[in-house]
Amino acid sequence: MILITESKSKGIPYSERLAELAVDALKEEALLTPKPGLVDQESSGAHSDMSIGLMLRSAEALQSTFAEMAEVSFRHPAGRVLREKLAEVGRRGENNMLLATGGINTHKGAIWALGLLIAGAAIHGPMSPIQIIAETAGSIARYPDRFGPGFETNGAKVRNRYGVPGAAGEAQMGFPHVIAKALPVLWNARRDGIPETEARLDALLMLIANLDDTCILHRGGMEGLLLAKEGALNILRAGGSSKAGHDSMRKLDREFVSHNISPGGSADLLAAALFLDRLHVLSTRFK
Ligand SMILES: CC(C)(COP(=O)(O)OP(=O)(O)OC[C@H]1O[C@@H](n2cnc3c(N)ncnc32)[C@H](O[C@H]2O[C@H](COP(=O)(O)OP(=O)(O)OP(=O)(O)O)[C@@H](O)[C@H]2O)[C@@H]1O)[C@@H](O)C(=O)NCCC(=O)NCCS
Ligand SMILES: Nc1ncnc2[nH]cnc12
Repeated sequence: MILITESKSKGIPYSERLAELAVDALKEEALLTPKPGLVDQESSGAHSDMSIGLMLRSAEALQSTFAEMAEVSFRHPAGRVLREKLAEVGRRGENNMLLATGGINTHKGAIWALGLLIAGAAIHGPMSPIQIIAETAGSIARYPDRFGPGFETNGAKVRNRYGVPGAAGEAQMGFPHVIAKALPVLWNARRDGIPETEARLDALLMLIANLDDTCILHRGGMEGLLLAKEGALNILRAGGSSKAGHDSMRKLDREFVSHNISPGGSADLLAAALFLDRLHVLSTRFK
């Protein structure tokens, strides 16, 4: 068992620590306000069946799933067996989520992305560069899942219709939107003295402006996706959420809600970016 030395968590198994960081990332994403089309502390965005309380409960229900994902990754190399073991734990995690939320899909994409990144982090151990973690996560995602769902998911429907990579493709490519879009915006904003909330909102806008989010495509088609990308890009071009202000974010939220747009995939990838950011900060602090 690997133990980490950070004082707050002295003696906590690394699997539990990784799970805690992933749950924290999910909670921080949910609490970040104001987000367009998504559940936050002010509204439920384009989701009539969700609330901030539900999102936080869903995140907490995933602690044991994430810890188990890390545990199996200590025991298996990045390969087909691990891919299938993670999928098995992931499906049980999806059931835990649905039990905690009364059947509402709050975090399916996040279980997928964070699960793979936890696996990469567990395999490489503390202090590993996050780029290597994301690459290993991608290599695991590229193994086929023999026991995949026997039905056509929302993501599969729009992937087939629009030819976009979706959540699976994003992972298989090593999370390019997290590594090359969200994290650089987050880090540059911090370097420029932009407050943390706005730095994170800008990272989210960067994701929305670039990602082919199957959650948006399934709800609003290509028209909805283009509208979402343009809206996010306009705020970034105006200097980001700190310059354009929270009212411009709230205006975008109203526009998203009126078109039933929810950037759920971008929200998941923001949580993935926050998770990797924490690992990065911890690894540089102890070097
Ligand atoms: C491989 C899987 C990810 C399955 O993916 P698939 O492509 O088949 O699609 P979905 O089942 O639809 O789920 C994918 C979710 O991923 C998020 N997402 C969307 N686009 C992207 C993207 N480009 N990059 C990354 N992530 C993306 C998104 O999740 C968020 O939205 C969810 C709500 O979406 P939806 O269900 O469409 O909800 P509504 O619009 O509200 O639907 P209705 O109410 O109208 O029905 C929310 O949960 C966010 O998380 C996509 O939804 C993978 O899940 C899989 O194979 N799992 C099986 C087990 C496994 O391997 N587990 C993990 C092991 S590590
Ligand atoms: N904050 C959020 N609102 C709606 N769907 C989400 N999926 C992941 N995070 C979300």
